[in-house]
Amino acid sequence: MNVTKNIAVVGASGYSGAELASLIAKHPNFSLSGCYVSEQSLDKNTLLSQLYPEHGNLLDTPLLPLSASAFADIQAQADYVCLCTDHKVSVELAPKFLEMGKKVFDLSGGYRLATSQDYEQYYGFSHPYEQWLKQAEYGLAEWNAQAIAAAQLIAVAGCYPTAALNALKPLKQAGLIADEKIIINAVSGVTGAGRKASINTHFCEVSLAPYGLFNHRHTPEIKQYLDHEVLFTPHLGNFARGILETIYVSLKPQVTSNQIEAAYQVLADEPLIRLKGAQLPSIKGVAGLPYVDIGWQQQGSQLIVVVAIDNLLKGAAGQALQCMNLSSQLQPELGLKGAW
Ligand SMILES: NC(=O)C1=CN([C@@H]2O[C@H](COP(=O)(O)OP(=O)(O)OC[C@H]3O[C@@H](n4cnc5c(N)ncnc54)[C@H](OP(=O)(O)O)[C@@H]3O)[C@@H](O)[C@H]2O)C=CC1
Ligand SMILES: CC(=O)N[C@@H](CCC(=O)OP(=O)(O)O)C(=O)O
Repeated sequence: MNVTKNIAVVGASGYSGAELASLIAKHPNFSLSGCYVSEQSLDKNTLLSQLYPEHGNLLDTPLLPLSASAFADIQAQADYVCLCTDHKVSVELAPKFLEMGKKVFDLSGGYRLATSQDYEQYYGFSHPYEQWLKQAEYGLAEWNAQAIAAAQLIAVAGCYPTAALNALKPLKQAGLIADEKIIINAVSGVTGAGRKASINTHFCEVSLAPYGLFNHRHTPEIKQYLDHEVLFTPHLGNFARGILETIYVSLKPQVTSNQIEAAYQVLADEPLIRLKGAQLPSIKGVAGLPYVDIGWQQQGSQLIVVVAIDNLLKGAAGQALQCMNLSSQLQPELGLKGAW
């Protein structure tokens, strides 16, 4: 199909924004209408290729300040707007582009949870745009493709939830999980914390440590889209990119290995999911790649599932591109699989 979509990337100097800009620049049906940063940005008017020379000339495009004239340009030129910005910034920007009639793909958590109350509890602010919150569709590509294709606002799934939900939804859907809380221990590389300097995420300071015990904002996101209680503990590890989650699931009595294998078949034909069975995934197996790798081993009623993704690809830009493909009636993996 001969589709061409022009796409504005806001927050293009950040880790997920630059990754997304490079995917769009390489995509056969998409092109970059403009790359934007804040009006005060130290990087404004710099070429994106100067910040990310690894992409070579592909990103020889200036980082434009998001000024009034930039809004006018986006209104005139863009079909889709991708927000690769902090959730507070996205919450305010999304309605502006939605009111222009644009499709908005928000990579932040600003529109993922169901109610304003959830935002008060986990994000520390009351959500000002409940009407858009209600209309947002969750951008977990393998599980919500039809709704994503039809939606104007897509809340691209969070990085840790993307891994956890792909690992757990097959088991939940097959009715194999006992009532106990599922325990999710996750480790992320440092790019997960974004490009902005901070002592806690300074590469030389990071070793391996947990954070966000009991109250990380991905706890309600996983719970909401899995419909099961979880105890989620993220850790920051001393590597650049990738997420690995080790997930402890109590199974209902008498669940067999064949039932588990059969439950995962729901994902068997998905081009960006790799089912590994007893062979356990690793960061090395997914870093820089668009896949979700899922492996598992069982002992009686205890199942341990291990899942790995690249946080910037399947956990952010890759999945955003998948959602844009779905919106454009293109193959969901176009521009992702075989790009490496
Ligand atoms: N990193 C990851 O692995 C993942 C990130 N996400 C989410 O994606 C979003 C972006 O994350 P990440 O790429 O890590 O973030 P970064 O901190 O690396 O980048 C943020 C970008 O937003 C720009 N920006 C900040 N304020 C504004 C503004 N008011 N208007 C326009 N642009 C602005 C920044 O540029 P400047 O400040 O110079 O203007 C920068 O380009 C976040 O919501 C994050 O939670 C989701 C999944 C995974
Ligand atoms: C290592 C690290 O700090 N990770 C980030 C999560 C990544 C992210 O950007 O979160 P969203 O997917 O919700 O946007 C954090 O824990 O806040």
